[in-house]
Amino acid sequence: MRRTVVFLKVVNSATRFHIFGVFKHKVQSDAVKSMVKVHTRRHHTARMMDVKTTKVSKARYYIFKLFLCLRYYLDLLIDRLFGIYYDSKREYIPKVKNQLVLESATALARKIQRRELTSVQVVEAFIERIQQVNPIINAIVDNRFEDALSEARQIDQDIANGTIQEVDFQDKPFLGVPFTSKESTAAKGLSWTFGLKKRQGKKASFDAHCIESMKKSGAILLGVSNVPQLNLWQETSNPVFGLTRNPYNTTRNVGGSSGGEAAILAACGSPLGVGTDIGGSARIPAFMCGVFGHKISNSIVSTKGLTYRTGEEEETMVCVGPLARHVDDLLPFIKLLAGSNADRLNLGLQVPVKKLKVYYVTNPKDPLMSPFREEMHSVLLKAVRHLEGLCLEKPQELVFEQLQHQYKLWKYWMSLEMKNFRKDLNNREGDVNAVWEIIKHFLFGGDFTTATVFNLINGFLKPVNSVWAVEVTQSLKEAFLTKLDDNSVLLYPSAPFPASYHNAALLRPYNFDCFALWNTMKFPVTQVPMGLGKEGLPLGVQVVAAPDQDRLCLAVAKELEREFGGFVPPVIVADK
Ligand SMILES: CCCCCCCC/C=C\CCCCCCCC(N)=O
Repeated sequence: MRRTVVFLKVVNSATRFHIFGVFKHKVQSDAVKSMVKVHTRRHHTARMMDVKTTKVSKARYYIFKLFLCLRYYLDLLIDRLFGIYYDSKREYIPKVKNQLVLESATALARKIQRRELTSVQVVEAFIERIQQVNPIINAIVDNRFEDALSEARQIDQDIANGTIQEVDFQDKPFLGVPFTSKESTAAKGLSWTFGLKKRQGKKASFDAHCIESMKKSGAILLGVSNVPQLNLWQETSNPVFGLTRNPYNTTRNVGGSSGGEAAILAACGSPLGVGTDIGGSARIPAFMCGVFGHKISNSIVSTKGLTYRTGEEEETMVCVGPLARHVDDLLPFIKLLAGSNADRLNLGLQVPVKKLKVYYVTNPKDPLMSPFREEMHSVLLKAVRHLEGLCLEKPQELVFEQLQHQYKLWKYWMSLEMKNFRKDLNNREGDVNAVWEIIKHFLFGGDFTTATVFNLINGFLKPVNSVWAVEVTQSLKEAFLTKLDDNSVLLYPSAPFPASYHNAALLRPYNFDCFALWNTMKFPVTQVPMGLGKEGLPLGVQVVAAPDQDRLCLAVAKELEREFGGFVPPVIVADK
């Protein structure tokens, strides 16, 4: 048959590292060549590189196809069953009354500067919107509305009497504009529990570095938003504050861990959200709630005050992840958060999108993930086709064998970050007893969510071989970096399907793998909303660039926003 299927086995004798895969013949030869090249160049000790290609039987190929097909129908069945429970519980958020809350933060700042609006008017509009939607979506869990209003009054007064002048707006792009942040990020005087019962009632006594930067620039903090326990899940729910609901459909997941942020932005209760991202935490919720989310290049913004982090930790995958409804807000937002490190990002350089080289991956062929649904696949191709029409060079598809290991690679690097996990769950007052907590959870419930218990169970599963993980991470990074430079981007899928019903992620825990990969690689990424799918839920793609080339992600995000409409306010049917 023309589309010959081959079974590929690459054995690196030094590490006994085996990769198996099923490919179409055309793809296979390139994949083998690139892997062998990378490995022989990097690891001189691995002199014996044995590459075999063997024809697999048709039976093997069809068994693999059958497996994918069964998973596809299993996913549909899960959705059908969850739907029976949740569909009747759907609620609707009210219509936007004050159109001001739909504007970008940049536009609002400009209007405040030109005295077309006062900061008080803007802050009041967002407070009113939060009060309308929060009882339904449960996104904001603690607020400082009174303080926010008095800060706004002060700014208005300073503008009126000339204490704040035009020049001040140059360095302070969001002067007088409100923003929100995650509850797990320290904001002085506001709740700081990370969803842990043990910390219930605890308030932060200082501002995280990123909050300090925002406040210094004259942006006004309205409140903090809900997170999963210790930020470690792809849905936002915890026993302290409960479950956050998606404004597009309240029976659906908002993602995690910056789920409260994405939800309140999508519901138009805040123009800017300070998220964080260690495995997709800014981008998963941005995708599910149809807003922009950006994972900044690593070690640009201090991690001080993000959960227990002091900012002194060496080597971490955690990044601050700004969220916004309009791309134009992201660049000044990143610049502001980056502070003196902003120079590294060359954000001022113009990016002629036409001249960019575009790469794309249609399917990482990760066996742990659900099969991609048609609408997700076609939205990626729509973006590719659009750039094909615009750019001088034709976009090129990439196939890297190592992508099937997205989760394992992330799990390895994550295990280095989670060394204190049991202590962290106990507010760093000694370890929790993992076995007892797991038993207790399933017998009588307890202080932890099922997601947290899954993370505890995960700790007992076989660890990932470190030599293997370091080697494959390195080879994959190099493979990407042979393509990505200061003039190229990669379009990458976000997830197999849009936001699922609440709790369904427990049955499909690895569907966040396409986000986590970029934490492992430490590349910057923008999650771009691409309209609504057939169930009225946001679709999207990720735009990836080489380290410190964040501006390329933003330029392509801007182009996609222009062409496909970007953020679409939730379909408001409250008055139906
Ligand atoms: C029956 C128990 C099976 C346990 C399987 C557990 C699988 C856990 C997989 C992924 C867990 C973490 C997901 C975290 C997403 C976090 C996003 C972020 N904070 O950036």
